[in-house]
Amino acid sequence: MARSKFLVTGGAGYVGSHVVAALCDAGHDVVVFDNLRTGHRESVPDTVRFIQGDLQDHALVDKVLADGPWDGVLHFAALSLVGESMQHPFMYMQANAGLGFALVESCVRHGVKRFVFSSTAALFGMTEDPLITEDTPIIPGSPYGESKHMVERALLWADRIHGLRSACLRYFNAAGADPGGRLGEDHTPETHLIPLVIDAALGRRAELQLFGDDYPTPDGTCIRDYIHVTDLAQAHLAALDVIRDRSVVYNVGNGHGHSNMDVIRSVERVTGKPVPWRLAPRRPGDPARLVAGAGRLKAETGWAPRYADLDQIVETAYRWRLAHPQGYRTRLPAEAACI
Ligand SMILES: O=c1ccn([C@@H]2O[C@H](COP(=O)(O)OP(=O)(O)O[C@H]3O[C@H](CO)[C@H](O)[C@H](O)[C@H]3O)[C@@H](O)[C@H]2O)c(=O)[nH]1
Repeated sequence: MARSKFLVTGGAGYVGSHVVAALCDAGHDVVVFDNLRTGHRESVPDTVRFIQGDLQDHALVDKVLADGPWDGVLHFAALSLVGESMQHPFMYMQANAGLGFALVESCVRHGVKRFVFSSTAALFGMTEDPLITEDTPIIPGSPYGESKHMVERALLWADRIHGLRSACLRYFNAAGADPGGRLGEDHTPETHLIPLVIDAALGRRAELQLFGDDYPTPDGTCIRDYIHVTDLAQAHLAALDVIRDRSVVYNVGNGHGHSNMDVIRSVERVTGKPVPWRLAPRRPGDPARLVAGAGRLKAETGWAPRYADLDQIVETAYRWRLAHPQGYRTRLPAEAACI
């Protein structure tokens, strides 16, 4: 890909920051737009222009998009917790769908040609399909999944009517950390399984609460498809190439399911420490099994995961948490350069 200029919303977040690193590593110019509500200024390299802003500030979004031309916009800024969306459905509709529509519309107005959207496996909710492909019926099991699906639909019409090409990448479970140690996963509060299990192994929390053991799976715990965040980032670069002339929708995962108990055992292997855990009630909105059929992404773009093994994924997450006991706060915060 020739040197290009990309705007990344939510580029200081977990997935967004790994994509920013991949774009920079590939030699592109990147501008990050992030409100820092959940993102970390420290995760954005100093060489990248950083704009602290909120998508609710439509005038600022317009001003930034007017400062093009942009070779593409990658949109990560969103609320992303299934459980929280079950408590605050309209907050999710507004933040993800409402502000997503406004951003897409603004991109159309400013002549943006390519748009990559951070979508989710939560579109699928409960399904009988052992591997979830792009043809699996969409039945969101939560307002979070619904809000992401609404933006996918808006993008379809933005292409048909205005020619905005897009890639909707439906992530399965992003996990792990930059193998070079530059970036990692730092949420407050942390709700994701792998960092929580690692913290339980390290004694940084008393125990892991295991949400349910009566799901219709071989060991009764939920099954997920963990995809290394660096592999996920590379999928964005691959998708950007393909959407020069058409829009695409891809499921992004490894195609292997691991139960919550498998994750506990993997962390025990990698850390060499026992994981204290206690059974807790099911978490509302959790589907029993989500495993990707990512054949279309592989066939159409040549993308292939490099860190597909669960222990490898856990190991990169473990190394980052060992080196950053307080997450990004472990390092000195950098000064934010706002416009
Ligand atoms: O303390 C915990 C935390 C999680 N879990 C379980 O671990 C599994 C994975 O949970 P995560 O919260 O790590 O991930 P989710 O599958 O809920 O969600 C992830 O995948 C979703 C798509 O399904 C969305 O994209 C979402 O943003 C992303 O975090 C689930 O069965 C969950 O119940 C526990 O047992 N205990």
